Amino acid sequence: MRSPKDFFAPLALGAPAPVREIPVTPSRMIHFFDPGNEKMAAKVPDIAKKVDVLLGNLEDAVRADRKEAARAGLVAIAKANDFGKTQLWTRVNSLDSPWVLDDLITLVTEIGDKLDVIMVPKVEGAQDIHYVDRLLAQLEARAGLTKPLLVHAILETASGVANVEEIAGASPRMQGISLGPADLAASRRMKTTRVGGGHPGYLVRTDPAGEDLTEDRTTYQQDLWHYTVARMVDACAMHGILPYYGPFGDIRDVVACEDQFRNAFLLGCVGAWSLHPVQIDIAKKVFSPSPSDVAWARRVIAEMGDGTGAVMIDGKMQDDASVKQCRVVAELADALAADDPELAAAYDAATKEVLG
Ligand SMILES: CC(C)(COP(=O)(O)OP(=O)(O)OC[C@H]1O[C@@H](n2cnc3c(N)ncnc32)[C@H](O)[C@@H]1OP(=O)(O)O)[C@@H](O)C(=O)NCCC(=O)NCCSC(=O)C[C@H](O)C(=O)O
Ligand SMILES: [Mg+2]
Repeated sequence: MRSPKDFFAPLALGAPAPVREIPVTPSRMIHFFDPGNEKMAAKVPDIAKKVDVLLGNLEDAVRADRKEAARAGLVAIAKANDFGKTQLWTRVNSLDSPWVLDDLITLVTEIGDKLDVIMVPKVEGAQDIHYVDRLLAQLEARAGLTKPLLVHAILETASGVANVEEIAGASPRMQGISLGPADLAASRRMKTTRVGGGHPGYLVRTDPAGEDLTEDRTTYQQDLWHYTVARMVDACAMHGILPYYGPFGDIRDVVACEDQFRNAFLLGCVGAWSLHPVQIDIAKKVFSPSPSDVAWARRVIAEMGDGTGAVMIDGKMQDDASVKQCRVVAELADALAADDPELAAAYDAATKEVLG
């Protein structure tokens, strides 16, 4: 563990100084594509216009015999395109795999100036981040990079969850953490075979009305991921980094996907992964606050003046704490609206209705 005094010192001579604040730019959807898949790669320039983050995936979902093609494809795509404000991320192979060293060496050397964030899968503890941190510093120094690459960890092992707080604070490069529900389920020996989402067997049942325990009783499906997402959000908030829900594998079930994304949004996540083009608009809708919520937040802020004391608005008590909640929503809305005239107009129209 680095001492607090040298936490922000570069880890190699000539490496760029680590950032002091994680840049908070929109990242409602991290769109996964396989850079070695020609059909998908051909769609990337168009998809880049619709997403906040494009992620060239080199790990799971890329066949072992296509790993080199995926890596080379990402280098070619990054060199041939300027994605403007859309961030370019990659997910490298896991640290125990035969591919990760070449992934990091090639990507940092060839396109380190084009990449924003490196997603590291199956992180077990701070030691994994420390390894990547030092290696990135050496590679950045050798490549003459002036902007440090950021690191994003996937929370998808039982030991990763147990160590999530130390992972979140392991390096100034830490940008955020995503839930990886499929690997996490396997690591924990959970008995769901779904990639994220709920399970009809995970439920609570209402009490019987009388003595008959066999009568029909209402059941409520519960969220398998609630504990992990909430714990991840706390770890991220504590260290000033960003939490994300990960994949929702049932591509056809756009309704349940929206529900899962919204649960994560309400608990504090800033985005989720889109695995297929159909999930891009779902993430955009869910992770942008609704115009009515934004209008309400702006109204509370306006009526609370200097933000202290207590007032009643439409029968609801507002005070110093609730104005802070409203600022979270209003500041997110302002940040998203700055780059999206349609969203800005929707927020302003709803605000005009309540504030006049
Ligand atoms: C899930 C898919 C395999 C589905 O692909 P496909 O069967 O081709 O779907 P469609 O026929 O509906 O596709 C229509 C067209 O759109 C293109 N396409 C599909 N997906 C993408 C994409 N992500 N980006 C760009 N373009 C896409 C198809 O090529 C079709 O094109 P055309 O024929 O020209 O019309 C596929 O969507 C896919 O592979 N998605 C990514 C999967 C992935 O990245 N998985 C890894 C992340 S999840 C994970 O790793 C688990 C996690 O770590 C954990 O542990 O929880
Ligand atoms: Mg995984």
